[in-house]
Amino acid sequence: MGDNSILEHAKEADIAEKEIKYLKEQLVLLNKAIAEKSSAPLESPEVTVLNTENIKLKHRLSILNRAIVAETSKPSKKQTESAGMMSIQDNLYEIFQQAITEAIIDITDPPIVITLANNVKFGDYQCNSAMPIANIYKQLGKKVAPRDIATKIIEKVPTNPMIEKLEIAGAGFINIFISRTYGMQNLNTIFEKGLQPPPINKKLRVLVDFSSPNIAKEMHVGHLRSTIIGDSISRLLEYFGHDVLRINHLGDWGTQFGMLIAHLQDQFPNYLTQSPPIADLQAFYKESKARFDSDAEFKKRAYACVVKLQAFEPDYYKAWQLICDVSRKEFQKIYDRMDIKITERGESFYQDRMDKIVKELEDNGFLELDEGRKIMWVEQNVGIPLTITKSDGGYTYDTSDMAAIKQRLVEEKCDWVIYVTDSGQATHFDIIFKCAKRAGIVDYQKHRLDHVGFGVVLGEDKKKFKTRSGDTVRLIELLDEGLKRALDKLKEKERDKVLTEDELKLAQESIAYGCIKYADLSHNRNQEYVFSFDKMLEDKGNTAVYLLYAYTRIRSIARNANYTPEKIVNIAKIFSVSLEHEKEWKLGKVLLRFPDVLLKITKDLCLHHLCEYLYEIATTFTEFYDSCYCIEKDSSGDIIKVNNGRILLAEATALIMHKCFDILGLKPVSRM
Ligand SMILES: NC(=[NH2+])NCCC[C@H](N)C(=O)O
Repeated sequence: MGDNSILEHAKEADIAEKEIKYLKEQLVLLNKAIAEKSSAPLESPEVTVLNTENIKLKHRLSILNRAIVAETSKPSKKQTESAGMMSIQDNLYEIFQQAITEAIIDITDPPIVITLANNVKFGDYQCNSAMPIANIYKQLGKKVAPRDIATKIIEKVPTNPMIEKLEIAGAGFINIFISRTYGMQNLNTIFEKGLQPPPINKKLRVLVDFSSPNIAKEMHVGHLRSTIIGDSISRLLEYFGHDVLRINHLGDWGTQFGMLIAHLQDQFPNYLTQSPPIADLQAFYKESKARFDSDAEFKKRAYACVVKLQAFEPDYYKAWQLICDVSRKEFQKIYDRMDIKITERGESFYQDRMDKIVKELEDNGFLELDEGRKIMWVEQNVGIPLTITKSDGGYTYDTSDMAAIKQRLVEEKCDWVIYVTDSGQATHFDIIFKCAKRAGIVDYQKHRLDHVGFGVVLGEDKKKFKTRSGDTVRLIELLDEGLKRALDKLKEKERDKVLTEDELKLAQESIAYGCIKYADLSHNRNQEYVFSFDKMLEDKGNTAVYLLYAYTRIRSIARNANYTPEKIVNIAKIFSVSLEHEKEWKLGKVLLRFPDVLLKITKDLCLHHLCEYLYEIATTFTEFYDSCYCIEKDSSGDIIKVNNGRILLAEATALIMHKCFDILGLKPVSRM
């Protein structure tokens, strides 16, 4: 179906609508006539006929309208053609939506419930709409058995290559069995077209605001979480083909720069000609803060410095740049090590935009004076207002976020903005989004805004993550420890005796950074999580180490059969993925869920679904591999037979796992 059918549906809908309008007018006229002739019966046969006709047409119209929505939200034909694996859940949803709308004509918008079956006995997927529909009937005073509803629905499901058979079970569940032939064709597309993402309706411009540490203060584990989660969300959306802007909203502007600059002038008087050798910016920050808190004269000077900086006076601007550079280099070390790409666009970027937004909000009457401050309410005296300017006229975190949201949606024309920070900032973003809506900056018809929050990182003692001496853990030191522990682990397994030096180094980095990222991503981000190297380096359970090993093992199967990547490509032209054996089919069905898992994550932006999926792939693969030979050898160890269909199934597994690792920012190695 393409544009033509949309046009046809639209035309039909148009006609139906006109007819309804005509009939309604007729009804009004008739009713009037009836009212006038009070002797006439309340509803003439003519009215009854028209009424029934009207109900039918209304129903027809709702079906047509739905068909239009389905057509327009479907990816265009071109996109579908280029696509690889199809989303089973989405397809089932569409098929059943159509069937249910046709079967249940007296309820508008009947519920469409498609879930994954949790037991093979009940098929692969289930349609559980019959029970809630029966409930709706009950509320309307009609008693209909769910099983009868299920039967009616099934009658309307057309034959479809994806569906092997349908069964009604229990109270009225519809068990859906997926066809193996369909599964095979779907998995084979991986070899024909590469592993493609599910098609998108429209390429979106998405801005992901993540990492965002503050200059001169330490980048802490909270920022590390934001960095890991934000990078992974960006990778996912990039894979889908969206246009992703990865933005580092550095805290590089604000009153703290006054004291830093004043302190710099004292410590390094010739900073303008000689780059100041600040080795430890955090210590420098602490010193200046101590002076600021104890020395009134210094404090006054610090304030004067802020004013000059915000007026972009060259010497002050230069001092600010020097200070930022020191932090920037530190942050970059972390990003490089963890392979994070991000564009710096700190709070300072919005300075003149802040002037503008304050004026705009003021002119439109959104601001209110409150003890010298200018505040903005979402709703008068409800909740907390934003502080748009302080009593000294200075700007705040709220001001920069209002300027930033406008820049992003209006200037940058983003369709979707995602903010990744700790959950403690949820209220801040809630108010920013609502005030932006109030100010007409956000239009939810075209914009999507998400605050992706996350819980705090705890130490193994379940207290806030700190060093033994109670200091904040330095991220570079944390990464170093990860490297050391990863190497210990490899040596413990005597891998240093088998791998070349280069291979060992690659494996070490893959494990170290992989386990730190994976431990974070595999936990539901909304909850706090305990940082433990011991746990993350375990080689059992849902850990990076287990999965990276599982992956290399799968990769080694084709290698052991002496199949080169080129040979696999050629094999795939002749053979299909094998899905005969019960365990092959079980694995196949897990692999087929790949598009659905990704689509789900684009909705709730929770990456632990992907980690759970990876783990399920790895364990299901083990089940398959334990009962199905891929290569048969004779007693002397010579290969006598290679099962090509199974090699392809293993290869498809490896390709999907690799893509999951990519999205999570992990770098699997072929040997470790
Ligand atoms: N647009 C934003 N407010 N982004 C998040 C900034 C995070 C802030 N710098 C912090 O360390 O908490």
